[in-house]
Amino acid sequence: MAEPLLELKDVRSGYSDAVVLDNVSVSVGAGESLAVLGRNGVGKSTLLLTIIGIVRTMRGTIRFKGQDITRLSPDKRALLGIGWVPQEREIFRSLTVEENLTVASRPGRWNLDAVYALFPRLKERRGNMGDQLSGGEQQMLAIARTLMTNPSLLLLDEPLEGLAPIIVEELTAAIRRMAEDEGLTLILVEQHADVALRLTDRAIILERGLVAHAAPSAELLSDRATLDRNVGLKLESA
Ligand SMILES: Nc1ncnc2c1ncn2[C@@H]1O[C@H](COP(=O)(O)OP(=O)(O)OP(=O)(O)O)[C@@H](O)[C@H]1O
Repeated sequence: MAEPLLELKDVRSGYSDAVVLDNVSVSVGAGESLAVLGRNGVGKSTLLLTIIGIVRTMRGTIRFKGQDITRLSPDKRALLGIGWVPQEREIFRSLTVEENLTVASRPGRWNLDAVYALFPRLKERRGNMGDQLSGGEQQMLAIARTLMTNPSLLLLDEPLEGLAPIIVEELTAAIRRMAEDEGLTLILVEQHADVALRLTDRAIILERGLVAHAAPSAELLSDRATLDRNVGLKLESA
């Protein structure tokens, strides 16, 4: 079997002396999408921060494209093809939309035309400054800017959080196009379990720093007992 694109083996990570994740083993194959679910504060963002290298791995290994990246800096991991869209979005507020998109772009499938086709709203706002955008537009810009670096793996941290329903729909459609039509490999951290499970191939549920459950997303979507046990997962009515 081909080696997965990303593989975490028995990873322990956290902040200073506080261990947040322990014994976490996860792999993601090229073209796969993985949802990371779990209650508030369980370590979902920490998992993404560990993969991009901002949070230190204390034990275990992380391999990406066959290479051990456990000790590589976040910059080096980004250059290897890991794209991270932080929960805080962190767009450049004093640059225009188009400047935000081109400032760190790298050649590949995702160029201005391609991201504007995915997010037509950004094309309309191409001359607007970052601080003139709504929260939803900022989220689109944060995703589009990372796509412009042409990553092999995209890490999305709660991209739908706090957004109006109409924007959630637009973003959900865009994420679906990235995953299903473009075959982009992605890891989606999301509080809205139903939405995340409909967008992805596989899912893990984190609990007390461990992977408590792993299943195909379609299977977990109909497994209300397991989802209900994870109190705090946001569920629409079944
Ligand atoms: N910079 C930090 N320093 C110390 N502890 C932190 C830091 N960031 C997060 N933590 C702690 O790590 C644990 C996991 O946090 P994390 O943000 O990864 O959880 P989460 O599952 O993403 O939660 P949420 O859904 O609320 O974003 C929490 O107990 C949190 O308080």
